[in-house]
Amino acid sequence: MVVKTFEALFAELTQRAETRPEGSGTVAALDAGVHAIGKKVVEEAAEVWMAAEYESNEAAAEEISQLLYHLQVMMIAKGISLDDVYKHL
Ligand SMILES: N=c1c2ncn([C@@H]3O[C@H](COP(=O)(O)OP(=O)(O)OP(=O)(O)O)[C@@H](O)[C@H]3O)c2ncn1[C@@H]1O[C@H](COP(=O)(O)O)[C@@H](O)[C@H]1O
Repeated sequence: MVVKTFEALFAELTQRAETRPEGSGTVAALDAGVHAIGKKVVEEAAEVWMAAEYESNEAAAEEISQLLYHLQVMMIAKGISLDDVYKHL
């Protein structure tokens, strides 16, 4: 199994935004805008919380991956780079 890293996903999503392939959920999310993306971030964050409290670690890990995806979509929508975020870590 090839494991996708945070950086590799960001590069993939950045390319989706540039090439805008047919059927891309990322392109649809970017077109929906920051307000809609923000709602997905909050929704996925709540799902992380609920899964961590009441479900398995595997379920929580899946919700965390979805939250990271939506955070990356927000970064791309706003033109925020990985380094812009990393400098605050
Ligand atoms: N990793 C992800 C990823 N994680 C979460 N999601 C999206 O987030 C949603 C979260 O699922 P939920 O079931 O929690 O939410 P939902 O409310 O049922 O779903 P929606 O009604 O919002 O679609 C999924 O339906 C996807 O739309 C993702 N969408 C895409 N990716 C990856 O991003 C890359 C680009 O994807 P495309 O832009 O679609 O080509 C690919 O490598 C994908 O694997």
